Formats: sequence, C-alpha cells, structure tokens
Amino acid sequence: MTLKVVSAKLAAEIDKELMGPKVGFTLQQLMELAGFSVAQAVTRQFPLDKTSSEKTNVFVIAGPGNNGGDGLVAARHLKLFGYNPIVYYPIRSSRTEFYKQLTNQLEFFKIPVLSQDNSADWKDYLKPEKTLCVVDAIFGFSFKPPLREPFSSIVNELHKLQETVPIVSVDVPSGWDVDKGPVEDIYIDPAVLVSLTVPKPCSELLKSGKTAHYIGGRFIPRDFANKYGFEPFNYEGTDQILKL
Ligand SMILES: NC(=O)C1=CN([C@@H]2O[C@H](COP(=O)(O)OP(=O)(O)OC[C@H]3O[C@@H](n4cnc5c(N)ncnc54)[C@H](O)[C@@H]3O)[C@@H](O)[C@H]2O)[C@@H](O)CC1
Ligand SMILES: [K+]
Repeated sequence: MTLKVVSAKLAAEIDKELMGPKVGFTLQQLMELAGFSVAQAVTRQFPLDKTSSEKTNVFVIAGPGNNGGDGLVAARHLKLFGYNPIVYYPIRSSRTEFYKQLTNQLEFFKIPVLSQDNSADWKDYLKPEKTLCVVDAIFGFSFKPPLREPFSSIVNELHKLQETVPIVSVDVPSGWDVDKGPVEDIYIDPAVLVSLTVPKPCSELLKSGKTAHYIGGRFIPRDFANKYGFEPFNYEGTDQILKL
C-alpha cells in the first residue's frame, strides 16, 4: 500500500537516516532546502505584485527546535525575495553553533530578531495592516502536547489573529498532535500548510478548500521514498514546492 502520510515516528526515522552515516546529509543542507521551500510557498501564495507596497511584512515565529530553524532560513530567503521579514525567536536553540550562525545571518540581512526579553511586546511588531502572513515555525514533527509557555500564549494570540492575518504553518500546525491533529480547544487553523518531505497524518484534518497545502523539502530520491512506503511528488521543473 502507498502511504499518503507518515507518522511522527516514521518522519523521525526518515530524518535520522538522511542525516546518518550512510546517506550523510547535514542538518544545514536539509534545513536550507526546507526553509527555501517555505519561502517559495509564501511567494506563490502571497505574490508581491498582488499586494500593496505597505503590506510586505512576513512575521516569522521560530520555535526552539529544527522547525524553528526552517523559519530562520525562510526569513532570510524572503528578504532576498523582496519581503520584509520580522522574526520572533523567544527561546533560542542552544543545540549547536549553527543556530547562532543562522541568527547572525539574519542580522547581516538587517532582519529584526525579537527575543522574549525584548522590552517591547512582540505583538506590537505584528501589525495586521502591514503583515501579509505569519509563518508558524514553532513546532514540527517532534512536538508532544500539551503546549508549554511561552508557546501556549503565542498560540492563543495567533488563534485570535488568524481571521485577520493568514498563517503559514511549517510542516505541522504548531500545537497539533502530529498524528491526531488539534488536541486543545484553541488551536491554529492555518491558511497554508507547507509539509516537508511527506505530509504528516494531522494534515488530513485540514479543511480542504480553506487551507492551501504545499509539499516542500525536495531532497530525496524515488527509491528512498518507496522504501518508506510513499511515492515522491511530481515537482515541476526546478520548483521546490508543489501545491497538493
Ligand atoms: N527530514 C525533514 O523533513 C527535515 C525536517 N526539518 C524540520 O525539523 C522539524 C523537526 O525538528 P525537531 O525534531 O527539532 O523538533 P521540533 O522543531 O518539532 O520541536 C522540538 C522542540 O520542541 C520542544 N517541545 C516539544 N514539545 C513541546 C511542548 N509541548 N511544549 C514546549 N516545547 C516543546 C522540544 O523540547 C524541542 O526543543 C520538522 O518538522 C521540520 O520542520 C528540517 O529542518 C530538516 C529536514
Ligand atoms: K509549525
């Protein structure tokens, strides 16, 4: 049987094998492609030529793990694509020097990176009249409910805002159980989901017609996908994303 989605457990196994000694990808390589595809999905869904020049902000919220890293990379590409990204990175990863390098790169691109201890409130930077979308790069396939602070408050705020500013979720809508979907009464209902490598089971609960679903993270060969039970996606040309 061909799988249309892979569970949180299988996604972690795929990740491990890709970055294991035999295949030998580095996290940096995969994250660059993942973040690049998120940025490309934003350009496809919210093209600059269809928006006013006052509304070019993209507010990226980055979580403490690799999903957050995808958001940091996406912000850099979005700046190159002509958008005006603002990053809120409340709990910075201390996993590796690499994360420090990613934030240095944002500084190099003059992209504001807000911290939890900023004197100003992050919400003051998220101005609906100027913001095209929010990129939700808080949690991906390693999230285990329930949400803890400060992320439960952030998700509450996004829930209030989502009718006004569309949310682009990276890999998984943050706060959703990866396999089961929303587990709290208050949850993110994304306008766009960018699944990476292969969709996760919770994506099947998206309201079709309401959420634009893209696949991104174009970095595996056919036989590798088949080994894990799914077919690779028919990306067009040099595209890094495909609308499902
Ligand atoms: N193979 C792939 O497809 C790739 C995936 N990448 C990204 O990596 C993500 C997975 O990254 P990670 O494994 O680092 O995990 P996540 O980024 O999903 O989350 C892990 C972090 O969240 C924290 N956390 C978990 N549950 C929490 C809770 N209830 N409340 C508060 N904090 C909580 C953990 O302590 C950890 O710091 C994917 O979803 C994808 O976005 C890419 O960066 C690289 C390639
Ligand atoms: K996410």
